Amino acid sequence: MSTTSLDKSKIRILLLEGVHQSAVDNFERAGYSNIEYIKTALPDDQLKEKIADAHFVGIRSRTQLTEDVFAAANKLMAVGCFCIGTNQVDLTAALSRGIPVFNAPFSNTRSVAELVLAEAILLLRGIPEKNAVCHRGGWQKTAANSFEIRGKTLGIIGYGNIGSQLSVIAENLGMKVIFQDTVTKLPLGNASQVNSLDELLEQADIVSLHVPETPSTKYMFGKDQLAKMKPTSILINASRGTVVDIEALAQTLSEKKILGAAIDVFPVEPRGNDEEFVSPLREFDNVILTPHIGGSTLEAQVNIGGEVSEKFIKYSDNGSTISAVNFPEVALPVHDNVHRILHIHQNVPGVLSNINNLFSANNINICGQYLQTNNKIGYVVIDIDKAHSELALEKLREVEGTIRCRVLY
Ligand SMILES: NC(=O)c1ccc[n+]([C@@H]2O[C@H](COP(=O)([O-])OP(=O)(O)OC[C@H]3O[C@@H](n4cnc5c(N)ncnc54)[C@H](O)[C@@H]3O)[C@@H](O)[C@H]2O)c1
Ligand SMILES: O=C(O)[C@H](O)COP(=O)(O)O
Repeated sequence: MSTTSLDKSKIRILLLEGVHQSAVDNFERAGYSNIEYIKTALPDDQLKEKIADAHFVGIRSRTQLTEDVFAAANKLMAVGCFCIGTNQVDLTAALSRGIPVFNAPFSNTRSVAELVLAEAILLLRGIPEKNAVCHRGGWQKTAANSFEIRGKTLGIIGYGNIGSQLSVIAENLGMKVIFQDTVTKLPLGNASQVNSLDELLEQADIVSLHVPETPSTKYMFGKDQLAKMKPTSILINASRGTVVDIEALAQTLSEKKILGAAIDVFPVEPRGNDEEFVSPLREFDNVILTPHIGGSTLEAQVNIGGEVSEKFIKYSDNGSTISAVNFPEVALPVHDNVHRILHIHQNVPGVLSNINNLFSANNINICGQYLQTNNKIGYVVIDIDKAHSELALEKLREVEGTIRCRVLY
């Protein structure tokens, strides 16, 4: 194995929440052996203790990486969300410390779309209640409130990667698709965008939420929206637990104002499989409750493990930040025969000219330079002759505005 700037066995990788083994395999193949693998999320105090000497942390949707946690993460170089959502990470806190955050924006979208369709079919047939009745020894053979999904209207809220994929599959099953999104989106197939949420709720037989957790989506679906749904309609939420007001949904269900619901995500979720799941929805047979498994298929998890570990390996070995969600994106060529310096700095006037002046004053020739900035930070990557990297690193660390700086070879 070739010599590298930081011995790979010293790069500590902390993987939480049982990310797929494909990630571990990938890291090991790339020469990273210092891996701690934990199956659950950790309580805050243990998380801070573990993250204190980690260079990379891999999480899923349950682990909250707050400002406080980042403050304890002295050595952290990058974060990998082995999922789509990144709302559990304080992206600004990460950015201000020069820490890129990666995720897997596509790998589990199909799994979510399939689950939602399956739930729609089961709920429109009243299967969850009929199943519960049979399990208790009853027999409820009736066609009352039992419908085909063919010809029904699916109302999708949030027409992104999941919403649009769901739209295509639903049309193939003979459904009519309408959607609402804050952004004007190109409808796929025969789907059409409506102008408001109210318009969607008036028409939809199935309402399915596919928005990210943001300030604008927090509790966006409450008493008022539930009241506007058709009495024969159902609600599906496989987005984030804070999007739907669960108490209001429980009230609506107890008043039998909608036919049923399928909920995969909750405002508070157990940390692991040993903790009790507590929810006012447990009492309703016409609600499908699933333990946040929308993206939990083997196919999706294998792909996510590979995708996110690959992004970290590229960043660690080569400096590339392509597809980081909070960080200037730089795609870099291989750096054979040169040493590569990564310099992350506050985006204030003068940093770049200070860097270039410094190189010129010290007679250090630049073989390649790549720069990308956002409104907060700048990321400059400089390839230089091997003989000069130690001096360059020392000088660059003194440049005002430097957040972090390291060399790769
Ligand atoms: N249950 C699970 O296991 C699971 C799996 C994957 C993703 N998710 C969740 O699903 C979310 C959506 O995933 P995606 O890949 O489709 O994301 P995406 O970013 O591709 O799409 C989100 C869409 O929502 C729209 N949007 C944002 N705010 C809105 C608002 N207030 N009203 C209407 N539309 C709004 C956006 O414009 C975008 O089109 C993720 O952020 C994640 O939280 C859950
Ligand atoms: O954001 C996501 O991709 C989903 O919520 C899945 O999260 P998970 O990895 O915790 O199952």
